[in-house]
Amino acid sequence: MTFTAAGAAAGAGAGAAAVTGAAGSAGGRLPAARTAVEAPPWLERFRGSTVVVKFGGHAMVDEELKRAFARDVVALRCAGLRVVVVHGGGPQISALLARLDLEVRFTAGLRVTTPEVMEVVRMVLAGQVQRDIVHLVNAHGPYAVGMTGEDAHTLTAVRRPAWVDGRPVDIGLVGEVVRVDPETLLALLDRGRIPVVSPIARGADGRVYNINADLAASALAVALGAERLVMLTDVAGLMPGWPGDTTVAGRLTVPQLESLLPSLTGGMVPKMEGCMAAVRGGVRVAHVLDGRVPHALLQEVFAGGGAGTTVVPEPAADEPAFAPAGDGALG
Ligand SMILES: Nc1ncnc2c1ncn2[C@@H]1O[C@H](COP(=O)(O)OP(=O)(O)O)[C@@H](O)[C@H]1O
Ligand SMILES: CC(=O)N[C@@H](CCC(=O)OP(=O)(O)O)C(=O)O
Repeated sequence: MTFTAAGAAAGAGAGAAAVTGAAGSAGGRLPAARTAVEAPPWLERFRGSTVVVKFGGHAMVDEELKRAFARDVVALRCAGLRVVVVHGGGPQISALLARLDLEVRFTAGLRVTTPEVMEVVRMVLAGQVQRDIVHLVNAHGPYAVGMTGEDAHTLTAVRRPAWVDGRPVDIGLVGEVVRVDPETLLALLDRGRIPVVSPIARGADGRVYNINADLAASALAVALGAERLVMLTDVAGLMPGWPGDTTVAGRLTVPQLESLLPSLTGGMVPKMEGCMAAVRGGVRVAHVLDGRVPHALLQEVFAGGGAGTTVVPEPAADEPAFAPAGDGALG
């Protein structure tokens, strides 16, 4: 394998140019970058492993960070990983709803989605946020292909309530993913593409459903047999004592996370439920990282930086209730 290590990791033009130059050969498949440096052995171990990266709307705070995200995703791809991006866009949807004088309301971290709100959700996610990410990734070569979960029946959902104090509350056209058909994503990955998926699903009843992006990413990670799920957000990780105590839980096992879940609120509810479901479904590790930190994604995947919150399946002996961040996570 050859890898434009410096160019791709730094997102500089050299790596991108090499990959672009090699594209368009036999069968339209994107070959490995032909250049320069032999990949070091430590990099070889990542080749062929699947990572689902959830890019939260709150992590899309400025243009430079979005560009850095796109470069990181391309760097992973150039190192031989199979990368699927699932994007959010909650703040962007809320901004347009407010401009249109439509109500912005969340229950247990999920948007109350009337048919009018659903139109805006679809417009913003598939028409704006997804397009922006595809555009930024494709500045480096013909990698990104945008789609929604509706496409080719990739995600099928049923209507779900929000749960408040143990009781179901109707929140409109919000879905729970009940089936994933990964065929289209697998075909794109086999061709060296980077699918960029909007969290919208076709309902089993034929309607269109709004899916929380964390939960969509989790369902896709399980169906793809991903090794990792990485969620990029706007905080340093899960803070069990939030908002009073901002100590981040560094490493959590599934049972530890399960016991914390009832105390969580807001956007952390679907995020941590998504991490838990992914790890339970066979994903080796799920991370919640601060997407505002440049290259947090690369750092975690390649170096196991120990930033943010890492969720793993089994308790180790002498596991504390939760380990503070920065004490070394999984590699
Ligand atoms: N226990 C907690 N630890 C950290 N952040 C929390 C916690 N509870 C709620 N939050 C809030 O969750 C937000 C991240 O979730 P969300 O708004 O859904 O972001 P994203 O758009 O990245 O999915 C943080 O900005 C923070 O305000
Ligand atoms: C049902 C539900 O809440 N859907 C989310 C979908 C977008 C999303 O999840 O965006 P973030 O990841 O940026 O929060 C919403 O309408 O905001």
